[in-house]
Amino acid sequence: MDKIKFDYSKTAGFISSNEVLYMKKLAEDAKKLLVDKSGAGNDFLGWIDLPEAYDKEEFERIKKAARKIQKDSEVLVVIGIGGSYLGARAAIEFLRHSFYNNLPKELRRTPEIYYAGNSISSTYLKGLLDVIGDRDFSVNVISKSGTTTEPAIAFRILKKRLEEKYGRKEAAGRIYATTDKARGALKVLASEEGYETFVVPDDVGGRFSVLTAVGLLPIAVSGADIDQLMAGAAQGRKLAMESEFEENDAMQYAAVRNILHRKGKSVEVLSNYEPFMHYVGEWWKQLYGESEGKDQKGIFPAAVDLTTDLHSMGQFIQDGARIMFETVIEIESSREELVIEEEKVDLDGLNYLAGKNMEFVNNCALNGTLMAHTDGNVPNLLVKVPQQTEFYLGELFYFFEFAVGISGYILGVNPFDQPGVESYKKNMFALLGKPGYEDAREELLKRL
Ligand SMILES: O=P(O)(O)OC[C@H]1O[C@](O)(CO)[C@@H](O)[C@@H]1O
Repeated sequence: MDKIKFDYSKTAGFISSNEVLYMKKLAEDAKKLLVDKSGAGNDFLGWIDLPEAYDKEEFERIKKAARKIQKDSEVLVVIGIGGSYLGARAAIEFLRHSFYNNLPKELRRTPEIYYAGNSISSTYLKGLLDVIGDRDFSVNVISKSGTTTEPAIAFRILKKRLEEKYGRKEAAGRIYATTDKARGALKVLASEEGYETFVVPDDVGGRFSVLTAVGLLPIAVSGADIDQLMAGAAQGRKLAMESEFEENDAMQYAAVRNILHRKGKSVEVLSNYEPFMHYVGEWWKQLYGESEGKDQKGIFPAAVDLTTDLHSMGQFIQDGARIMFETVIEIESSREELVIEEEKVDLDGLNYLAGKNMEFVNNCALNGTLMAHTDGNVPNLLVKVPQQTEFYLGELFYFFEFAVGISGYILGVNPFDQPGVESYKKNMFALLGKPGYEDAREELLKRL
């Protein structure tokens, strides 16, 4: 079996082998903290063993629920935000058809899947209700805390629509709640109404939860193979846990990005050359942003879709402030092939590509850009993904999770908390007039 590979050979002009040797020691120390569970945030390390030690009974229940939803629903609405949203969407967009929701039913055979509760836009939610129309639908509401405002509002509205359409009892059979096993408003409501529930384990934070029911139920509904996803993650875990630094791609990635950070690179741009990777970039941004951006420290994670963004952000990456390095994700072999054909009259001047497939062109764009950006003083790192499959996506998820644990410890932060996200919530609650926030409200109103 092939594997995810990290390649930093193109950074030769930016970092030396001595620096890697020095950082190797720090990466090894960080790995020890992670694996011994003796570092900051060690009560949130359940994700480390998940690919092997997941709840097998729940896993079967997830598959059963997915089959029921596939049978009785034309639409599934997945309600959640942040880590309770991005992993599922990243996986479904990576694994399924690029136009999944628009495919004719007989080609897709699984429900259309839409997302809600990831903004507070009434325009978006009203639009979604229009799309559902009077078709049969189910809802998977996902919230670890059970109290996050965005998904709670969306759930209230969609629950009402379900209850109007099916009555309270049948509606309850179409609601699947993924939440804490014992606490929180959603858990209480689910117990009262009799919803089927799935668990976000206590020791797995939202952004590390894609391989729990949080990601697995929507991914299974889409028809993707969750056994293969877990098998790939298990390969990622074995390689990350057992290999020495020289063979350990996740450790090397963590080490190299910290070397570059210490040389003044404060932004990491994750680049992809496939539209199906867009939400993997969004998932990665939360994973790295929430894990490392604290205590006035961290590398700012940004993501671009190429070649699309070469025609917008490309100028800045090539030529703007030299504050960044780039991590390019390369899919080594494309799932689909389209050959460029010869035309009698070569008006667009493309006949020199006749007989070549688009993957070849995309690959030349990737390599050409990589060298141009390197020449423009942007160090380029490569993460190579063998194929667009469940197995390698599972491995990629684990690779990035393990690397951020090590990287955060090298940086000297707790990679497993997110104290900063509370500030906007406090202000919003005060402005909304939530009971208990009266003093803060007075202060804020003066400043408006
Ligand atoms: O699953 P919950 O508790 O609704 O939280 C969703 C997201 O909100 C955050 O807590 C940030 O507000 C993220 O860390 C998390 O992924």
